[in-house]
Amino acid sequence: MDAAGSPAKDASRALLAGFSLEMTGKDIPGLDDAAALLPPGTRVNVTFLGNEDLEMRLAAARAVQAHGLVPVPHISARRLASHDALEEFLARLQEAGLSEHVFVVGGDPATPEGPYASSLDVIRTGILGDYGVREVNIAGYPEGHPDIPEAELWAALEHKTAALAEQGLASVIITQFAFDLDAVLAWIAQVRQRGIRSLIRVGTPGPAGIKRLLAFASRFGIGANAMIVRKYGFSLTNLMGTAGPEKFVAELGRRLATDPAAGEVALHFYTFGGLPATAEWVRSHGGEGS
Ligand SMILES: NC(=O)C1=CN([C@@H]2O[C@H](COP(=O)(O)OP(=O)(O)OC[C@H]3O[C@@H](n4cnc5c(N)ncnc54)[C@H](O)[C@@H]3O)[C@@H](O)[C@H]2O)C=CC1
Ligand SMILES: Nc1nc(=O)c2c([nH]1)NC[C@@H]1CN(c3ccc(C(=O)N[C@@H](CCC(=O)O)C(=O)O)cc3)CN21
Repeated sequence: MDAAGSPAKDASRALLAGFSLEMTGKDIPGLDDAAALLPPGTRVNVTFLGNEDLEMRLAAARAVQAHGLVPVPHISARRLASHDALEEFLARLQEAGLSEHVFVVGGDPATPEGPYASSLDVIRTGILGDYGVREVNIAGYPEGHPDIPEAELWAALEHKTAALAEQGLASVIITQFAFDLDAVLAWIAQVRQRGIRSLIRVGTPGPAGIKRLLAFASRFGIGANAMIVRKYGFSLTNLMGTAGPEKFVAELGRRLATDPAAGEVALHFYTFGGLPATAEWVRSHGGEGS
């Protein structure tokens, strides 16, 4: 590990300022345990999984707010059964003061459950601002997506950022997690070349069991070959171990420090190993929250 005050540690520290992280609707106990470790105002995304319902999602967002943190509720376009379901969720968020920031994503179902096939469809309803939304977070894919062609992903990113700007809404890009830093940096460069200047939050797994990380990587179509994961800091022959993002974050910080064209970049932690473990990891590596 790098000594305190070393260039690597300083680069991690700079990158960790303004980090955000993610919880599932079920993870209120984990949030309660982690909250004291998180800087006030830290953004906490609340997932929109198929095995959660409206009340669970709202309860989690309220719990985030009650801890002095900022909820970023997810809205999954393909999981919305109707236009009413979208309006009901937004209205419930707004009445509880939880609607300022949202993450709008397409959703994993191969067939939409209602009228929205993509996050752009939800954005194009034009109603987000009516419910107090000020900032819309959208997804980015440094390694592509297993079911969506590359050109379609780029077109979607451009159309979404343009539509949000037209509506006077801020946009932030949160990337799918990745172990391959070169892919992440090359993708950031492409985003900027396309003239998109939004803050990019690089999706980063919190410390977690290697088996668990690999299972999630395989489920979401994320590259994890032997060379990439060795560089990241774990070995495929020791699946019982735990892997943290220390090398990934330090190296990303170092490379961004000499790359002004990358623009504004922060980190977003996927807490596969639990919210408290991620909060402790960030704290011990110098994070200051968003
Ligand atoms: N990055 C993340 O943290 C998360 C990603 N996802 C998944 O990533 C995928 C894309 O979401 P966005 O980036 O918001 O794309 P998007 O909603 O902007 O859509 C981009 C293009 O891909 C198509 N598309 C969307 N979802 C699809 C799917 N499941 N299968 C096939 N085509 C699809 C759309 O029709 C559109 O043409 C979805 O499957 C989404 O559920 C889901 C939850 C979290
Ligand atoms: N394409 C795609 N779909 C997603 O749903 C998704 C991504 N990508 N990228 C990463 C984030 C993180 N995601 C998740 C999803 C589930 C849990 C989770 O803890 N789920 C279970 C436990 C299941 C298990 O242990 O395998 C749960 O209790 O719901 C965590 C993060 C969802 N996300």
